[in-house]
Amino acid sequence: MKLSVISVGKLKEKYLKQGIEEYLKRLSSYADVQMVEVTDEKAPETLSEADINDVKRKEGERILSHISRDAYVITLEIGGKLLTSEQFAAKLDELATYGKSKMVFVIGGSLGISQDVQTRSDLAMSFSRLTFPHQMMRLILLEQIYRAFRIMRNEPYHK
Ligand SMILES: C[S@@+](CC[C@H](N)C(=O)[O-])C[C@H]1O[C@@H](n2cnc3c(N)ncnc32)[C@H](O)[C@@H]1O
Repeated sequence: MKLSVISVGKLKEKYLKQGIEEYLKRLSSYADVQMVEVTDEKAPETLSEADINDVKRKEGERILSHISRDAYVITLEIGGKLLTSEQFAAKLDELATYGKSKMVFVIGGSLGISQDVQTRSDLAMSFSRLTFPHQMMRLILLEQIYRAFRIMRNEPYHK
């Protein structure tokens, strides 16, 4: 299975880098996982609604340039669909079974995901109604993908 995780901005925190490396290592036995970073736009504290949409649109164009036509796109959105880890594992299994071997996960920038990216999304998935930092979401997502593979293979890990 070919998975890519598209996120916005360069990962800065060392503790997140280490966690991500660990889960990429664990995932390497199950899937080919590619991490893609697109350049972020400057987002000062005081932005108008129009400025916010402009930032998201520009970041969104960069995200879309990395998504092929045949990819199944899962956007991470706070207001998206809430799944259990078992349901998420079943979803990945179903996609693999029906030949959707190219999956793209999209994590928005600090202001979120553009309308155009939302339109391209096949599934908007929420990890709860809480807001997590976009850089931390990379680690949380990789851990859940790893958990999903362990569940799919009936291997110990998930409790
Ligand atoms: C800081 S959040 C953006 C907050 C922005 N106000 C919004 O509503 O999207 C950055 C990104 O992290 C991801 N994210 C944060 N919390 C999430 C959650 N609970 N579920 C799914 N994705 C989340 C989303 O991809 C989001 O675009």
